Parts: sequence; C-alpha cells; structure tokens
Amino acid sequence: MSEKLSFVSPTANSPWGTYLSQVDRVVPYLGPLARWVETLKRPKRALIVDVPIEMDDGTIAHFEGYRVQHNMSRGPGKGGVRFHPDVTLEEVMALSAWMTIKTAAVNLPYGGAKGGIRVDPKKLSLQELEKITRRYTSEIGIIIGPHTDIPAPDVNTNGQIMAWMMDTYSMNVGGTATGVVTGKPLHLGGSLGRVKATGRGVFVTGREAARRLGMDLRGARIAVQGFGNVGSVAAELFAEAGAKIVAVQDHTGTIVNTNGLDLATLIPIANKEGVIAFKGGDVVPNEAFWDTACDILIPAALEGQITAERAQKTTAKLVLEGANGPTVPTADDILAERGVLVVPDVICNAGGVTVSYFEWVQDFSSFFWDEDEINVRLDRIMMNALNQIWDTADKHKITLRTATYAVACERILMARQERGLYP
Ligand SMILES: NC(=O)C1=CN([C@@H]2O[C@H](COP(=O)(O)OP(=O)(O)OC[C@H]3O[C@@H](n4cnc5c(N)ncnc54)[C@H](O)[C@@H]3O)[C@@H](O)[C@H]2O)C=CC1
Ligand SMILES: O=C(O)CCC(=O)C(=O)O
Repeated sequence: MSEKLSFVSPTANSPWGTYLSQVDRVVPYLGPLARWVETLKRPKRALIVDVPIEMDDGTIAHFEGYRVQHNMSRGPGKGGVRFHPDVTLEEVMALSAWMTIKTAAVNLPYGGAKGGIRVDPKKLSLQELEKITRRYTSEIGIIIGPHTDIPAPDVNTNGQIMAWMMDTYSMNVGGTATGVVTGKPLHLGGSLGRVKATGRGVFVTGREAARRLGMDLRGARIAVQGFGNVGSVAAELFAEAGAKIVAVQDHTGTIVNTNGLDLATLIPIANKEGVIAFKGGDVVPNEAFWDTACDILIPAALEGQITAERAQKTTAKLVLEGANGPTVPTADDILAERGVLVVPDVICNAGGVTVSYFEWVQDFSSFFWDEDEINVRLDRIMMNALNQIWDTADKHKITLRTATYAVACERILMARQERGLYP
C-alpha cells in the first residue's frame, strides 16, 4: 500500500499529471520490474527554499526556490535550474522526473533532479540576478554537490549564472569545486560544445527520424516555438542542412515567412529584443503559429504547448520535442492516431545533459577534449540510444515515447532492485 503525495494534486494535463500518465503507459512493458514502479511516481527529495534579497531600491524581496531530486538509483542527481515567473514545485517535480528518464535513456550514470526560482529574471538588474543566484545556491547547498546533485542551465539561466553558482558553492565549502555545476564558461571548467549540445541533439535525432520517414530535409518546412538556446541552435543546424525555417515564436510574438526566415539576421535580434523586432517576416497572432503549414514542428519553449486542439490542426509529419513536456497526453494520442511521428523530449533534447556529463568528467580528470571529440561522442551516444529505442518501439508496436520509457525505466528499476531496500 502506498500513501498519496500530500503536497501535490496534479491535473491530467499539468506537468506532473503528464509525467504520471507517461509512466502508467509503460507499466505493461516492465515485466516483473513493474512492482517497483511506484518509485518513479514520487520524488526522492523535494526542497523548498526562501530566497530573500535586497533589491537595488533598498527593499527586501522574497522569492520561492526549489530543488527536487526525483531519483538517484543510478547515480547523482542531474538537471537544470529554471528562473521563470510560473515556476512551481509541481513543475519542478515533473522536470526532475523527466531528467531521471532522460539520463537513463541515454545511459548516463546519473539520476534526475531539477531546480528553479519563481521569478521573472528579465525584471531584475544584473546585480539583483547575481544576488538571487548566490542566495539560492547557498540555500540548496545542503543537498547539491559534485557527487550528489549537479545543476546546469535551463530556461533563463546560462553560463554566467552557472559561474556564480559554482563560485558560491566553492566559497561555502572552502575550495574550488568546478564539478558542482555544468554549463559553465569555458575558462571555469566548462566544456566545448555544451552551449549548442541540446540543439545539436534535436538535429541529430530529427535527421534520423526524417530519414526513416523518407522526408528530405532539403526544402523541408520547419516551425520552431521557443527561440532561445535550444530552438535557435536546432533551427540553425536544420537550415544548414537545407531546411526552411518558416515560423518562429518566442515570448514576444510570432513571425512567419513561407520562403524561409534569414537566421543570420534573426538570431542576434531575437537574442537582444525578441523575434518580434525582426523585419524579415510577417507578424501573426500567436495562435496562428500552430496553423502554419510545415513538415517539422519543434516545440522548444515550455510544457503543455501541444494541446489536443493544436495536435489536431498541425500539418507537421514530425514533431521534435526540444522542450521538456511540450505535449499533453491527449495530444500525444491524437498525433499518434494521425500518423505524426513524435521524437520525445527524453531522447530528443538529451544532447545537453550528455555534454554536461562530458563536462563533469573533464572537470574531474582536469583534461579537456576538443570540440570534434565532443561532437563525435555526442552523436554516437544519441544515435545508439535512438536506435535502441526505435527497435523497442518496433518490437512492441508502441510510440517512441513509451519505448523510451521502457528502455529507461528498465535501467532505473533494475538499479533500484539491485540496490535493495534496507534492511
Ligand atoms: N538549455 C538546455 O540545455 C536544455 C533545455 N531544455 C528545454 O528546452 C526548452 C527551452 O530551454 P532553453 O532554450 O534552454 O531556454 P531559453 O531561456 O534559452 O529560451 C526559452 C525560449 O522560449 C521562449 N518562450 C518563453 N515563454 C514562451 C511562450 N509562452 N511562448 C513562446 N515562447 C516562449 C523564450 O522567449 C525563449 O525564446 C525548455 O523546455 C527547457 O527545459 C531541454 C534540455 C536541455
Ligand atoms: O545539462 C544538464 O545537466 C541538464 C539539462 C536539463 O536541464 C535538461 O536536459 O532538461
């Protein structure tokens, strides 16, 4: 008998509700390991912290922060830190759980964790941003560490924030601990290739999926939602392969150009002011993004974006989940019924954590690899994982998402079983 979690009541399409539904779907494929499945339905540890800072105007502001360690059966917790006004404990729980599945899917020696602060970082000065980052790091310092839980960048966090986190943790323990976070700047123990790794993984898995569908990337029309680290890099790589980026949406709005957007001009503008400031496309209402005629759809923003209604109307034949949790379960079913292939987040966007793993290994060995070596190893890990998942999907006639969960959950629950319970 298991008690219900007392601190969260997920709804069907909420991030945690979506995750639970994804786990339920894999149970028939777990064999005797299914008796351990409840392990995956609750986080191992969830920390809520108060983050007080003095604002530039002298007032004291309090923000709520989280670090959730979902599962550590296979190794230390691993996963990013998000700064966003909508961050909740429930969302961070789901994001940490998806990390557990993702690290196991690509067979990295990690569990899953994630963190976040409910704050709009765009409203903070640089000094306030540094203060909130450092205070949050100190507060979660009781559960993170190079051998216990290793944060990394996620939405609205970057190399500078990882540098402050590394410095704060190092000051608190009294020695430089580069391995406590990944996604750091290069001269602070960062790795070549990390900035582009997630977008690169989306491209590598997407190229293989397109090949298997018989879709030529040259001339393929792509719509990208979210034009930050993941979306813009994936778009660039697909454009280099001959595809046309016909629609892009970010938090400022949506632009469309059926002849293909000029990324060399768009990317620097989007990084500074948002895509809406770009003059080389038509500005359309946000909902029209989902109506844009395209062959490939790349959600690379937030959770819950592909709803049942949007799944029904998309013309895409292939969905590449750059974001975590972008598709709600009802939409997943509609896409499957309509024959739209979905490469799920837990494999599609695993390139980032894979190069984070390389960074962590390089930090411990104090020996750094060149970018070609990183990319060759990244591509190999992504392709091996994808091929194994595809074989599992073919064998059981299931979606790539359920197949990824089957491969990953077997690894996680086998580790759980082999470790045993005390006494
Ligand atoms: N950075 C990384 O290495 C990884 C990120 N991811 C996931 O990829 C997604 C994007 O992350 P990043 O690119 O790192 O974040 P980012 O902060 O660099 O970019 C986020 C993008 O989403 C856009 N956005 C935010 N709210 C939006 C809305 N309501 N509608 C449309 N666009 C919106 C922003 O304008 C921005 O273009 C997230 O789901 C994240 O968890 C997954 C794996 C690794
Ligand atoms: O690089 C990492 O360790 C984690 C990245 C992340 O948060 C994610 O894959 O969603």
